[in-house]
Amino acid sequence: MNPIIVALDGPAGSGKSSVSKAVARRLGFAYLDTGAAYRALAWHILNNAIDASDEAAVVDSLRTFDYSIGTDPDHYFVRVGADDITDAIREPRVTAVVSLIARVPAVRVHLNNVFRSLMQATPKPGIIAEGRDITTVVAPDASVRILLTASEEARMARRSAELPTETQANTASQLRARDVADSRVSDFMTAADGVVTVDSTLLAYEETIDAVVEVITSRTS
Ligand SMILES: Nc1ncnc2c1ncn2[C@@H]1O[C@H](COP(=O)(O)OP(=O)(O)OP(=O)(O)O)[C@@H](O)[C@H]1O
Ligand SMILES: Nc1ccn([C@@H]2O[C@H](COP(=O)(O)O)[C@@H](O)[C@H]2O)c(=O)n1
Repeated sequence: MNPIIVALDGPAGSGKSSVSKAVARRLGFAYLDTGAAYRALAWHILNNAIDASDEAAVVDSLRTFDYSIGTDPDHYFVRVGADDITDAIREPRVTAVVSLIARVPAVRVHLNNVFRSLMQATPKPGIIAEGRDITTVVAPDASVRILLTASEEARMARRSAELPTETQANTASQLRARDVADSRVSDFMTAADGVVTVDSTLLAYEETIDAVVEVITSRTS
């Protein structure tokens, strides 16, 4: 049987990864972090001293990009070849260049095919895939499509709490700059037709999980 596909998009720091992972655990679903693939490619490019602003070189780097990801929410990992880069892809040097490579159309086409294969291959009854263009480009026919939002202020406060060694101003300007760059490629600030918005600005973390689970169960049972 085809798995239930749940597509979830949103801006940086809206809670996409943490909420999707927790929702997948609750429902016995798989979890696909699509941003991890863009981050892994950015890591691969840095690791091979390729200029991230050189589009042709970035596209060429896909030939040697041996990517794998764990979609079990309890066994999450990100690898390129034999290198486990689960933590390395969160480093600021990777975050700083990821939007540059994510704007390259051939990269998006390549990774979207990877995402669709991973979604179809899940051994679980469903998979929740999160990113920026899952509801609109990667899986516009998903059974459930959700836009997870939060005010810029709330997102910045949450991200700052995760990065206590960075100044709040730095964290805020990086988050804002990434949203500006990414929104030139995909519209993840407004819900497309048929996409349900969950605004977590005034919700506690567990309440956000409950709200997303409720949207999914009400549309799939
Ligand atoms: N009500 C809430 N809803 C969602 N996340 C919350 C909430 N309150 C706090 N958080 C925290 O916000 C932080 C940001 O979440 P997360 O990293 O999942 O966001 P993201 O959208 O995947 O970000 P990015 O796109 O930058 O990777 C996490 O530490 C999460 O626990
Ligand atoms: N569907 C997606 C997912 C991600 N990106 C790009 O990857 C970056 C990292 O994503 P995170 O979710 O881990 O923050 C993001 O800033 C985008 O540049 C994308 O383009 N499409």
